[in-house]
Amino acid sequence: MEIASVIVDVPTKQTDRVFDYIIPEQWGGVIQPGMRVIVPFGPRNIQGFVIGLKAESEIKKLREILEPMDLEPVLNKELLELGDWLTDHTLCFKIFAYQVMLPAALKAKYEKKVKLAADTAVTELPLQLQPFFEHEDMLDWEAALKNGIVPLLQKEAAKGQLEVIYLVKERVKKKQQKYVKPSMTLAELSKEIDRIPANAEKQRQILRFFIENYHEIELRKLVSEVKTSTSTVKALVEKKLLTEFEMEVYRNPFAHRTFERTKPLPLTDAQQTAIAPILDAIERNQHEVFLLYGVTGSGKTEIYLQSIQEVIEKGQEAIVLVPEISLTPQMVNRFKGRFGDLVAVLHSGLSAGEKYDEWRKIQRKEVKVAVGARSAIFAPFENIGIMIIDEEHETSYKQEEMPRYHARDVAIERALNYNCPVVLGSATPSLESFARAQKKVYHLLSLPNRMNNQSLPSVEIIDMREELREGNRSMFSRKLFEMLKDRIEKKQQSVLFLNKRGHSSFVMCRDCGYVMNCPNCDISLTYHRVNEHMKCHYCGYESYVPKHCPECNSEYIRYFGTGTQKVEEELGKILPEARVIRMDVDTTGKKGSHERLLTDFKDGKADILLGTQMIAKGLDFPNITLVGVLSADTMLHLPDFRASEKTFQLLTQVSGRAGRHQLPGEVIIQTYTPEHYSVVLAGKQDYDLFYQQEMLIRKTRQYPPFYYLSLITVSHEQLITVVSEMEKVVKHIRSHVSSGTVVLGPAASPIPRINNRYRYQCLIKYKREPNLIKILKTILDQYQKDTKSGLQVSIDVNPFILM
Ligand SMILES: Nc1ncnc2c1ncn2[C@@H]1O[C@H](COP(=O)(O)OP(=O)(O)OP(=O)(O)O)[C@@H](O)[C@H]1O
Ligand SMILES: [Zn+2]
Ligand SMILES: [Zn+2]
Repeated sequence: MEIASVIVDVPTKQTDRVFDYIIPEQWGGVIQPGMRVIVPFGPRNIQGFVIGLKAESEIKKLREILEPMDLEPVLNKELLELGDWLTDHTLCFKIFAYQVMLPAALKAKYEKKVKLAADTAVTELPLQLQPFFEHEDMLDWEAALKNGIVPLLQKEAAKGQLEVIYLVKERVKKKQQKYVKPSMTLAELSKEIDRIPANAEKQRQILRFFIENYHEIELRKLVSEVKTSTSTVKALVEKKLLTEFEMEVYRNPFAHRTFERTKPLPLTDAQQTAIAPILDAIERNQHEVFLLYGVTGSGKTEIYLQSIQEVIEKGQEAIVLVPEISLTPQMVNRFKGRFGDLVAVLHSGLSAGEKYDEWRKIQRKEVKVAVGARSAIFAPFENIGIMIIDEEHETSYKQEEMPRYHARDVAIERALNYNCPVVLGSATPSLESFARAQKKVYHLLSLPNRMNNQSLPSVEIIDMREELREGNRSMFSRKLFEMLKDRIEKKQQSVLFLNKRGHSSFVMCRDCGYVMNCPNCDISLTYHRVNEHMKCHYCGYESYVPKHCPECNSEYIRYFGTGTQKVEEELGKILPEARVIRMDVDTTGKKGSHERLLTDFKDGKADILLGTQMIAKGLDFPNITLVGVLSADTMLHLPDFRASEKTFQLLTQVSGRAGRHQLPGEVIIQTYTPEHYSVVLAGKQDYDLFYQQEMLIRKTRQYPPFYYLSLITVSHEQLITVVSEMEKVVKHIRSHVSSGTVVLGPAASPIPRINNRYRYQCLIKYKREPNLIKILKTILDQYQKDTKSGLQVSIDVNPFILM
């Protein structure tokens, strides 16, 4: 008897284990590990993943698998094992670990069909199957199950004659195109042509076309090539000389675009030196993590491209991650331009159907390179030769829901399995990565200069307190205003950057820049409008908003924040002649609008590009000579120990957009805290000094990379319950961890109530705590099993958002 071990799609503690099912005889040999199946579970029928097969089970009374959901495994062996690793390292349910690896179309209920492959004729199928595909090249999955032909279909799928497709209802219309092909052999066709009446010259021409080009052709194309009409073609179809049929084409989101093919550029000496160890690791199948630390515009992308080239020539595959926000057409073009159809692109702008198509290309090894945001790290390649993470410092590489994984860790784990290098690239590496490079855990590669030794833009820091003192209440300093005007006259372009994160959540004195900080934690207090309170979300410290600034006694102390729309309005008042393109969540909501706005800007249809985070990265336009940062402070005061690091990174990134080509660039950074080291050093574009300063602070404050963090959040509808349970949890942890470990809390979470549930948290800081995962698991087990209490516990090992 064959038994399948199944992980069922019921995300609870009790069901987070393997369940055994008998494989009924009819599915013997069909069901394989990595396939999804339908199994009976209690009174219901549900989905599950087969993770293994065996001959015996300890359980006596087993139920049977009802039916398979796939013709081929959707998860290969490596990914199944990676699922175990994910579960152990992020403390998630197994089912989440597998689901995160698959495109959305495979998760929801979409119409499933078995389809004849594009280059396969019905007659190539076994006789038994032919009737099912005679009238339509697609067969409902339900019908396949009912007719008992799944094993047969599976064999053909393995040969590439059939495939499973998902039709996503409503959202994506399947793309069908009309094709025509000859209904007879070439010889027969040549005979038939003589029987066409002399007055039907057009019909003869079409047949002649097919005699010369004996293959199928899209109807539209035929009509234009032979200069005929569809009705003439139809006449031949009616005479049964030609066959008309419909074919589904891949929903290709890039179909309307042509990519100018690029050739590898001759590398500069610096690039040569940097790429050599990577090529060497590829050559020798050696796992190694490289940190490619290169200033903005230093030619990192060219190094990625040429490393991938090497991998492809070796017959291997590459995964490239870029942050969602910089997954712009410009970035995609660089990969498509070099490797053309060998590239699959995965990002959130695609519809579920498009994403599935891209994923299928990877699974079927039709492409060699997967470029995408975070989840592309699970691309189902099986012969990976390199993994590249661009802008490795970006916090969006960490997923903030189960499984709470970091793409960097997953990349390294997969790369170990494939013995291949990982390249982490950044102009402003995360402190964690740079520290590892200093310790020689990662191999550091540096590109200290821009291409052709162009200078980095010159940066000027403007003290906005001074502006206020001198009577300028506008959000534009006089200097920035002058420079914007100057660029418009010179017909050069400017980028205005408004940092939106942390919007109006902190209190600042507009006279002296003083910000209320927690006396215990060195992070800013968060402002709560409801009760005019400020609070520390690490330790729970609270304070009223002062009426006067404790530093300078000014009464201009208040919460802080502005929106892009307001900036646009003000621009309209002070610089009515400026043509402005605004880019934020409101103007880029529609599909393709992001691209259109950027193209307009590139084509010189505007003088100023005004935007949020989404314009900080990737832009490489020659005519940008001025970058203005409206307020550098907003992010500095987030309740987050990484606030300085994020500020430095962002300011450096934005500044890097100016003067990348011939014209030199200038940057204006407006701030209320001009003396803050992350502003000063971003102005000097001195990462190395920033790193040293920030490391000192992290060390004394016991934060990463000196300490690891884990965050426990408990929520419940009753505040009393949350507090008392959290106290128990904290007590339990304190009694089990070693003496060097710091346990902070309980404290209310930065978002203290979500959906009427109160939230409390506890932050654990530790250097070495080999048993911590076990301790945390015990806590999870205890609370997740007890579903009646209504208490929810979540644990984030290595959190990036401490909310
Ligand atoms: N070897 C080379 N020869 C000539 N031009 C090059 C070479 N390498 C890169 N470039 C060009 O230099 C410019 C900057 O390079 P690239 O965009 O790769 O830098 P980057 O380090 O990835 O920048 P950023 O981190 O700011 O996005 C690009 O226009 C690129 O085409
Ligand atoms: Zn003040
Ligand atoms: Zn505090």
